[in-house]
This record gives sequence, C-alpha cells and structure tokens, in this order.
Amino acid sequence: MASLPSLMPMFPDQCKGGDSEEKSLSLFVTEDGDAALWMCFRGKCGWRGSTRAFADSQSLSGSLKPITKVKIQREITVENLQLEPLCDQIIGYFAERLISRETLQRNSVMQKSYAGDQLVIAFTYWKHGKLVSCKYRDSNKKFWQEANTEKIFYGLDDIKDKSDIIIVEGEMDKLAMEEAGFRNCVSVPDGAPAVVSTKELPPEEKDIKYQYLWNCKEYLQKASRIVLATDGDTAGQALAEELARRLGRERCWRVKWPKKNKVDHCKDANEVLMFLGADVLKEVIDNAELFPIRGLFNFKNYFEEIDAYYNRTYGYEFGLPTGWRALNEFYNVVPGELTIVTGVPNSGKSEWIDALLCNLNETAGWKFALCSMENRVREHARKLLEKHIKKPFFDASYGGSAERMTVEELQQGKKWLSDTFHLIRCEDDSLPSIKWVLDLAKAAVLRHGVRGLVIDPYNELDHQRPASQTETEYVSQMLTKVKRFAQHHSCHVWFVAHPRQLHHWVGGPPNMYDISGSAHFINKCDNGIVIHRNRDPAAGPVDQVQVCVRKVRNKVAGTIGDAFLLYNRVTGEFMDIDEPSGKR
Ligand SMILES: Nc1ncnc2c1ncn2[C@@H]1O[C@H](COP(=O)(O)OP(=O)(O)OP(=O)(O)O)[C@@H](O)[C@H]1O
Repeated sequence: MASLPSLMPMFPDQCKGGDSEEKSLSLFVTEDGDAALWMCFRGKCGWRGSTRAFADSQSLSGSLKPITKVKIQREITVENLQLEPLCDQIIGYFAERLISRETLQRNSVMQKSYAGDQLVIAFTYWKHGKLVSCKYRDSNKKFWQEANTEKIFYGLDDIKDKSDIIIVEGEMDKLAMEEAGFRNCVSVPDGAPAVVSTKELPPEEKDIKYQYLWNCKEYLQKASRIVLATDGDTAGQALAEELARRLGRERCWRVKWPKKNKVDHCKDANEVLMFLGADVLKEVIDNAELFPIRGLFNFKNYFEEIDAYYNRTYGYEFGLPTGWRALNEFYNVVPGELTIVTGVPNSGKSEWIDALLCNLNETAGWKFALCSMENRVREHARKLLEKHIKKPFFDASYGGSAERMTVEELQQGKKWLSDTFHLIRCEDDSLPSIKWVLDLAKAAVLRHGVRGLVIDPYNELDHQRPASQTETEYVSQMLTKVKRFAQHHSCHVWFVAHPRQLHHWVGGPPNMYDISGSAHFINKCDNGIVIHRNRDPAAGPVDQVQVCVRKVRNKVAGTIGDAFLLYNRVTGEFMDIDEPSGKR
C-alpha cells in the first residue's frame, strides 16, 4: 500500500508556485491509502487529478479510474490552528485604517504567532458557523491560506438569505463596508485576475479560479441585487466582469469610486473610508449603478450626447447645407445618414451627386470615397475638375466659346482631386460585393477621414444571394449593412439605384417605389431623392433639373419638396435658377 511520503515524489508541483513561489498544491490521500487526489489552487495553474494505488502492483499510474466524491478539506478549529485574540498592536494597525475593535471582534479577526517571533493577522473564514479556512497576512502584506481548506467568500454567513449583497476584493474592504453600515458584504478569497478571460465560461467543476463562487452557490441564490465593489484598477474591473459573467449580469450592479484628491480616485472601499469617511462609502454603495449589459441601455447612458446635440456642439446637427439655396430648405446632408438617389437613365443623378460633393468640399472640406463602377477614372476626373475649376476640360463643341482649363489649373485640380477623393474600384472583372465596398470605405474613413461614400450604381454590385432568400430580404439585409456602416463611421452614404423599366412612362419623375428590386429602398433610407430633367422643350427649359426630395426621415434636416436647379452643360455645374453661372 502506498503511503504519503512515498507518493510525494510522484506529484511534482507543476507550476512551482509561479513568480511568488506560493505553495498552493493540495494533496489528499484517502484514509486507507488506496487513492490520492491533488489540486493546485493557483488560478493560473489549476492542475488537478486523481489516481489509485494497488497493493499488488505498487503502481500509481497504471490504472487511472476516476475518484469521485473524495473530500479534500481538513477539519480546522480556532484551537488546532492556534489562533489567538488580537493584541493591541494589531488592533491599533486596524484603527489607523478606521476599522474598529467591534468590527474586528464580530468578524472574528484573530492573530497567530508565526516563525517564532512574528505575529500575523488571521482572517477566519466561516460557513454555517463553522471555521472552514483561514487566511494570514504578515507585516509585509504577504498573504497565504491554510492548505487543504475549502475556498469560500470571506464573511459568507453575513449574506445568508440576503437579497441585497455586496462583493469586495479584500478582507479589509469587507471590514470597511461594515464601518459604513453594510454587513451584507463578502470578500473574494484571493484577488483578481489580470484580465478578463476571452474564453467561454468553463463548466463549474473546471472553473478552478472561481471555485469559491460555486462553493457558496446556495448563499447567492436568493440575491437579487449584487453590488460588485471590486477595486477600481484594471484587475479589479476584470474581476467584476468575471463575477458578473458567473452571477448573471442582470442582477449585478457596479460602483464608481470617488476621487480622493484632485487627481487620483480611491481604489477600494477601505481607501474611501480612510480618505472620505463612512458616509461617503455609504453613498458610493447607495449610488451603485446597474452593471452594463451589452445591448441594453437607458437614455441616461446618452445624456452627454443628448446635451451636445441640444447645444449643437457636434456640428452638422441640422445637416450640412447642399450649396443650393433652393434645395437647402428640403435636404441637408447629415453625417451617418443614407440617401438613396434614383431617376430615369441619363437624368443626371451622377452629375448631381458629383456637384453636391464639390459643394460640400468647398464649404466644409469634406472628403469622399467614390465607388462609381460605371465611370472610367479619367472621365470621372474630367467631370469633377470641370465643376471645380468651372471651365471645360477640352476645347470641344460642348464647351462652346468657353475657355478650356489651363495646364496650371489642371495641375492644381489634380492635387485637389487627390486630396478630396479616394477611389474604390474592382480592378479585375469580378463584381464587388457590398461587404467588399464597405470594408474599403471603412479603411478610407479611418485612414483618410472621408465623410461621405458614393455607391453608384447599386446594380453594378455583386448581388448573388442564397436560393432560399428573396430579393426583398436580400435588399433589406444589404441596406442594413450600409446603414450600420454609415452610422458607425458618421459617414454619409449616397446610394444610386435605378428604377425598374417604366412601361408607360410619360416623361415625369419616377416614384421611389419604382426602384427595381424592392420597396425597401424607400423604407430603409433616411433620405430619398429623385433627379429628373425635362427633355421636352415645349414643356419648359431643358437645362432645368428637378431635385425631388421624396423622403426625409430627420425633420431637423429637411422636408419633402421639389427644388429646381439649372444645369450648365459646359462645366457640369448645377446652379440656383437666379444665380449666374460659376457662382453659388
Ligand atoms: N439637366 C441636364 N440637361 C442636359 N444634360 C444633362 C442634364 N443633366 C445631365 N445631363 C447629361 O446627361 C448625361 C448623363 O448624366 P448622368 O451620368 O449624371 O446621368 P445618370 O442619371 O447618372 O445616368 P445613368 O442612370 O445612365 O447612370 C451626362 O452627359 C450629362 O452631362
């Protein structure tokens, strides 16, 4: 039969106590000596296992039948641990931290002689009135815990049947809470993790670092409000997060530690007690706020934003004016919104958007990402340069008698083009997907600070969809992606979509519901605009363009209505009707 000394060399301490060389390996051998069970209590290690010894073979590792229900805790008492009542010196140490003799007594804080001449503080851990563990603290703030004892919360019996409880990160904080009138408080037994784990929650029996939580499950079941008053540092906040993950975020609250001077915040309950007093500590707990749950918010989470909106400190609250007086009344460009632009072929949709971008750049310095699949780069450059320089690019018949832009103007214009626009283009034959476009647009926002994205036109994108998905569902999902992009990056998106073939078209502007594909275009967009021009000289001037604002979701930025602009064929500029060419 194997005995304990003969077993020991078989169980090397895997982690060797880590940096602190803390002795944390617990080994239990059953009374008959037939089986052994071991566990390392260091959170980062957690090595555990079990084995049986067989008298005939003397083998420990030959047969590894799992051992279940083997008790590993020692029986401990105040007497067998040789704990003593606190001496005046240690009571004085606590008094400096504003922890009273009464609080120490009620929590059975004791002392123990250690290594001959040293006195250490003994924080006793009780469960159902029975001593189950003890944690020591020496004068150098070094902690260690009685080996082979159950890990539980400090002060556990104080939260029995309580619906409202507080969890802190150290015994001193638990005692400090009592000075502020809170007995319904427990401390975790062994500190905080460095960071929040990115892994899924392990099953209970494998959740070594948080074994104390599971050991105290019955005490926590009735709690409907759990205030996580862990330390304000990163580790303390990581601990709060890990506790909330296990306890259920919906019943957790968190505290904001107040400032202890002009610069620094208190880091824990004991510091608040020492620097600001018991009343402030009470206030901190009374003012605890709900632990955030991803996706669940309250308006008060946005009060700063609402105030800034009210005071118009964000800028562009009413949208950026378009540059045309006739249109500003109806449409202004709000960052983060989606404008769908439609119109029959050749109505001037692309031209009008280009002219708008030029205006926005001129008035507010906005930069743009252009995903204009139909345009050749050099032709698009020509159209933009003509609008910017207000002269024709070529000496050609469309320019009439107007002077062509000079080489110097072209040079200056090229610099403006490079500074203002970023091109999203699919260099090979394949059609770009919306995801591809939005990923590049995101890069343009982050890298170049673009404020607007033009996707012109929609039907030049790859719209393959699973057989099970209808076109309506597809359009809805695609527009949701576009809107999310716009909102997340405060980037305005102009999306050009063609109307379906209009069989009985009599020359009037099409309807937003005529957009081929889906009614979602009008449903989902923030702004819907139809660009239309008269082609019948008998019906009115042919250079007149009708900008029909058919939908404006944000009443602060505009309203439904039609604006009329004049198109200059020579420079591609759009002007207010009473405005001379070249002026805005
Ligand atoms: N009001 C107008 N009067 C005369 N010509 C115009 C007018 N508006 C645009 N054009 C001309 O019509 C042509 C097409 O313009 P543009 O590419 O902007 O139209 P579109 O609506 O985007 O067309 P498509 O749907 O085919 O892409 C251009 O040559 C442009 O100069």
